Amino acid sequence: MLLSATDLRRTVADRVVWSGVELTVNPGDRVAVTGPSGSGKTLLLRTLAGLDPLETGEITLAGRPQAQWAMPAYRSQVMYLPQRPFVGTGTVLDELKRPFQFKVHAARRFEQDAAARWLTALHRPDLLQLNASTLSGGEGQVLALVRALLLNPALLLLDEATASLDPETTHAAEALLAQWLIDGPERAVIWVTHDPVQRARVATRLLPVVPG
Ligand SMILES: Nc1ncnc2c1ncn2[C@@H]1O[C@H](COP(=O)(O)OP(=O)(O)OP(=O)(O)O)[C@@H](O)[C@H]1O
Repeated sequence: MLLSATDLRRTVADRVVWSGVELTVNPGDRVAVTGPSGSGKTLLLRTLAGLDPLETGEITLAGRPQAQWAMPAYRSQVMYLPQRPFVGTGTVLDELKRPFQFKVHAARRFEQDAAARWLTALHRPDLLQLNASTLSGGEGQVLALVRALLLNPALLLLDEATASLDPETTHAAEALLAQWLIDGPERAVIWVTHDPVQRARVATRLLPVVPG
């Protein structure tokens, strides 16, 4: 088992957004979190990623409770991709390299060939030399996806991470992620998408978020 979550609850301003959430993620899993707007899908992904505190229950990664992990190391394994990612102000190449300067990624090595290959797979080999601060929303999502893949997490949490992409690039991103899972059978992906057709394409299992 890659990750397990038991009896999670989240409150916001004394309102219980969700409770009793249970989840098991095994290597190779492709899970889609479903629920209407405001039901707490983003809050759930943020909790799984260790970006928001655990109110109740337990999350374990590779058999170790979240509390026993150094959080930077945990978050490098369970990586959250928001809909509007931080892109930075350097060139796209600079921004793809930047996380490798952090101590938590010291054992990882920036692979420019992989970056170029994945940008080409996403139809944007030209992106490397552009300035990240001027990227469109979709281009920013391309940067964020490639940056995340380069860091090689075990579990990728995609929060509407293709919502700003055109249909062709969306399909290319789905294919890239499918191949990424094949290349690393120990990996898994959790998607939040409002598009039921995309959900059917990318997920093998649903996790409904039920309000309250
Ligand atoms: N920092 C915050 N402070 C107060 N309320 C918040 C905060 N973050 C989220 N909420 C509230 O928690 C609820 C769940 O938000 P969340 O963003 O997780 O929903 P969602 O299911 O991802 O929605 P959508 O599908 O629209 O993206 C919403 O009612 C939202 O207003």
